Order: sequence, then C-alpha cells, then structure tokens
Amino acid sequence: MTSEDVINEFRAANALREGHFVLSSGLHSPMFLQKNLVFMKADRCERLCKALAEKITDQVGKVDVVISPAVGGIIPGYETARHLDVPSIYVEREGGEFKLRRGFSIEPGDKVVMVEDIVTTGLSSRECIAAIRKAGGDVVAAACIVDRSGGEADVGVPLIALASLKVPAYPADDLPPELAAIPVEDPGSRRLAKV
Ligand SMILES: O=P(O)(O)OC[C@H]1O[C@H](OP(=O)(O)OP(=O)(O)O)[C@H](O)[C@@H]1O
Ligand SMILES: O=C(O)c1cc(=O)[nH]c(=O)[nH]1
Ligand SMILES: [Mg+2]
Repeated sequence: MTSEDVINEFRAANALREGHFVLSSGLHSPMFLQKNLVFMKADRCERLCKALAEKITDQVGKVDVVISPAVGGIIPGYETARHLDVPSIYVEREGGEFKLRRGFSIEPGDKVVMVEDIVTTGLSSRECIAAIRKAGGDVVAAACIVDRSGGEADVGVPLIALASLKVPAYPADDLPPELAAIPVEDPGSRRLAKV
C-alpha cells in the first residue's frame, strides 16, 4: 500500500479535514487526519492495519504483543495485532501520564511493537514507549498508520509508517495570518478535562 493509497482511504472517509487545529503537541496545523472516521468502518480499518502488520513482520519479524496509546491508538493497535496474531493492550493517561491499567501487564522479555495511529512530533509515541519500558517491555519498533512528519520525528526506536507525508505545523506564537484568522479546534484527548 502506498502513502497515496493510505491518504485516499482518509479522503474516502471524509477524514482529511481542513481548517485550524491545535494538535496534541500544541502545534497548530491547517490539516487534521480525523482517523476515527477511518477506523469506524471495519473493512477500511482492516485494509490499513493488515498492510501495517505485513510491514512490521517484514521489518522486525515476530513480536509478542502490540501496545498502543489511548485513545487514538486503541483501534489500529487491536486490528494490527489481529493480523499479527498476538495480543493487543493499551496505555492510557492517569494524571497526565500513560500507564497500563485494567489488569494489563507485560511478560518479562516480551518483544513489543508500539502501534500509534498518527505521528506528528512523536511526543505521544515517546511517552508511550517510556511507559512500556517502565512496565518491563522491550520495544523493538514503533509503527503508525500515518507519519505526518515525513520521517523527521524521532521516537527513539525504528518507526514503521504505513504512509509518510510532511504536513505544515506551527508554534502558537508563529501562525501564518491566514491560519490565525480561522477559529481553532482541539480534536484530541490530551487536554480533555479530567473527571
Ligand atoms: O506525535 P504527536 O505530536 O504526539 O501527535 C500524534 C498524537 O496525537 C494524537 O493523539 P491525541 O493526544 O490528540 O489524542 P487521541 O489519541 O485521543 O486522538 C494521535 O492519536 C497521536 O497519539
Ligand atoms: O498531531 C496530532 O495531534 C494529530 C494530527 C492528526 O492529523 N490527527 C490526529 O488525530 N492527531
Ligand atoms: Mg493519540
């Protein structure tokens, strides 16, 4: 599957959004990949994650478990794990920090592939990898459906991206005037109020 094929799946799901978005990292962008609209259809999710699973196997061989960061990583993590025929678990934020909860644990020495939906700066991936290591996992690679950094993000382990593209993103104090003129949306979960 080429990067263009992957982006076409987003287009077909009306998931390639234009406007003014604040991203998980705090950067602002005129484009947002609303992955939930892609993953909501099982056939579309399967095509993408089957291709990602094949790419993971080609590049790192057999792994023992997939671990993903909530919320966005949960569905692609599960579907990719299904094609790798391994279990899928996830970390979620507790007091802002990713942790394994819900009875999930890692067997000592388990080879882990961390599966993300989207990588922009790699911040969430690095936080997830740190949480996995703290819980005893050996992270052999990271993987994602789309790397918006065009290969520039450094997550500290090899990053296997199904699609790679370079999307503009700007610090809040350095917005182009045409972007600053549009009301901002914050679609992710990082800044959601805690209950
Ligand atoms: O590479 P980064 O700069 O970290 O950006 C990518 C992250 O942003 C999104 O998560 P977000 O925190 O918005 O929440 P979500 O998973 O609930 O969508 C996405 O799911 C990635 O985890
Ligand atoms: O960087 C992000 O937060 C981000 C970008 C994007 O296109 N899609 C997404 O879900 N998150
Ligand atoms: Mg996320």
